[in-house]
Amino acid sequence: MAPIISIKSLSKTYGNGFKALDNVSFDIEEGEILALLGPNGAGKTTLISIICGMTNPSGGQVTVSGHDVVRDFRKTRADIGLVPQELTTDMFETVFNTVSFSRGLHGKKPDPAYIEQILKDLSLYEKRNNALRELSGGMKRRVLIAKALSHEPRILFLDEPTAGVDVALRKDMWQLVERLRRTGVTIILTTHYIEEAQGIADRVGVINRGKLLLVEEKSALMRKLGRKQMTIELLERIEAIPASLAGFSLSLGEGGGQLVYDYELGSGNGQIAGLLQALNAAGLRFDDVSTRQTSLEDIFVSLIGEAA
Ligand SMILES: Nc1ncnc2c1ncn2[C@@H]1O[C@H](COP(=O)(O)OP(=O)(O)OP(=O)(O)O)[C@@H](O)[C@H]1O
Repeated sequence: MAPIISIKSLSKTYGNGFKALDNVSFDIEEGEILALLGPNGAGKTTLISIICGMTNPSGGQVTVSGHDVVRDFRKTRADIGLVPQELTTDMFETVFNTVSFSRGLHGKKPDPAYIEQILKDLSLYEKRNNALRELSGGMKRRVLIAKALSHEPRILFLDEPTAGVDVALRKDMWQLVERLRRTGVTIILTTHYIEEAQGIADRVGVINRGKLLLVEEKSALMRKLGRKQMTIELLERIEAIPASLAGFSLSLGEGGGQLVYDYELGSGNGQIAGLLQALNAAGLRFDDVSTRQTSLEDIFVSLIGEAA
């Protein structure tokens, strides 16, 4: 199937000469959830702005459903819902009218029943006749999402949707994303809460200093770069790792009170059983063993560190 979004050799140099994107290429498949990760200033918002037709690229091309985002702006924009980081709307307008108006802006016929359904989905229905200025910060965030969904887009961009919102709203947000995924909407999100991306994304893209470091299936990425670590609490401290254990990737921790064993995910029980036997044979006694798996966050931090 042709990708819903295709990004080819995309570059952006701002008027002041700053290169925010440098030769970025990748495709986004219909119906997937892609998490775009990157430190502050990496170029994520710039990339989203170009795809949404709000910023012109300096080089390269982006197509949405085969249409060029610059030449066929109206067509491509109609397919896209964008949830920006901040609300910039008339604060005296009501929730219902604001969301209905957004739908009209995209040239769609009014559909009050659809708008009511979105407001119900986002727990905003009770507030539909309130002016925006009467809403809490979290509710304003929900209005942003309702606006972005008002014209039934096939693609939804969520730029930092959960920054500064409470736990309940974050949960609601991810439930909504799940529901939208089931209806076939393609979702691209940026977030600094990497554990959330780990939970929800099908693929992960990492951007740093305008360059795409990788874009990969989350599970493949975890398999490839994810590692496990087993910590063995020794009953007696040791000064050095016995020579008989040289075949295992071990290091000493806690001043010789711990042995830390690094191993690859999926390397099986055989290795661990072997290590425990070797510990016995070496006369090392232990009273506890714990394991820890590298998270997407660990992988992200090491990728960004390497690229620095
Ligand atoms: N209009 C502009 N003119 C000049 N430089 C800009 C402009 N907009 C963004 N930049 C610069 O481009 C770089 C990328 O910014 P961008 O907003 O795309 O980053 P980001 O990855 O979305 O960051 P954050 O996570 O902080 O939102 C930054 O260094 C920023 O200062």
